[in-house]
Amino acid sequence: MHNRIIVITGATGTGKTTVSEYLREAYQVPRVITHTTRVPRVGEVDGVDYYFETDDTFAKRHFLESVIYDGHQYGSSYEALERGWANSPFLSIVLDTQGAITYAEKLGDQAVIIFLTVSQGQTLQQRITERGDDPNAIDHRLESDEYRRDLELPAELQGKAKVVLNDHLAEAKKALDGIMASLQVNAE
Ligand SMILES: Nc1ncnc2c1ncn2[C@@H]1O[C@H](COP(=O)(O)OP(=O)(O)OP(=O)(O)O)[C@@H](O)[C@H]1O
Ligand SMILES: Nc1nc2c(ncn2[C@@H]2O[C@H](COP(=O)(O)O)[C@@H](O)[C@H]2O)c(=O)[nH]1
Repeated sequence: MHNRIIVITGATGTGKTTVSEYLREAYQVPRVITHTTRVPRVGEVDGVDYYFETDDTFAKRHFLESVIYDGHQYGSSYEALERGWANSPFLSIVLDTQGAITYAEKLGDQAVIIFLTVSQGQTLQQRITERGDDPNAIDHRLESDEYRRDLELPAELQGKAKVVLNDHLAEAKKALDGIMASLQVNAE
C-alpha cells in the first residue's frame, strides 16, 4: 500500500496531540508539523509543536490546505508530507475538522481519519485549564464557532472517520491499537 497519513481531528482538548504522541512512541509514526500565526503556549517550541509564523511569513507558504480557527491561521503543506514520507510510510497530523475534510477529499484512502470525542463536553474545558492555557484564550476558544463545530463528527466524514472515545486514555489507546492492527502496523 502507498504512503498513508493518519489525520487526528476533533474538538480542542479531546487529546489529538496526546494521541499523535502515542502513535510516535508506540508505532514510530512521526507527526507532520503544521504552521500557525497564534502565539506559542507556555512550553511550546518553534519547529517542534508548530512553525510559528507572522501573517506575512504565513502568506508566503504553499499550503495543501489552510484554515482560520478561533481567529488565527493554520496551514499544512505538501512539502512536509513528501519530506515525512521520504522517511516513514506512515505519518500523523493534527487538524481541525475542516482540514480533515480537505485531506479526505484530496488524498482519498491515503488519509486515515480518526475523530476523537469525549462523553461530557465540560471535560474539555477542565483539560485545557489543567494544561495551563491562558484563561482569556480558553474563554475565547470555547466561544468560537470552530470549537462548537468540532464537537460533532461532520457529515462529510461520516462513514469515513474512525471515531475514538477518549474519556480514559488507556481505553483510547486500545482502540488505537485496533486501528493500527487493521493498517498492519506493528508496535515496536
Ligand atoms: N483521556 C485523557 N484523560 C485525561 N487527560 C487527558 C486525556 N487525553 C489527553 N489529556 C490531557 O488533556 C489535555 C489536552 O490534550 P491535547 O493537548 O492532546 O488535546 P488537543 O486535542 O491536541 O487540544 P488542542 O486542539 O486544544 O490543541 C492535555 O493536558 C492532555 O495531557
Ligand atoms: N486545518 C488545519 N488545522 C490545524 C492545523 N494545525 C493545527 N490545526 C488545528 O487547529 C486547531 C487549534 O489548534 P491549537 O494548537 O491552537 O489548539 C486544532 O483543532 C488543531 O488540530 C493545520 O495545519 N490545518
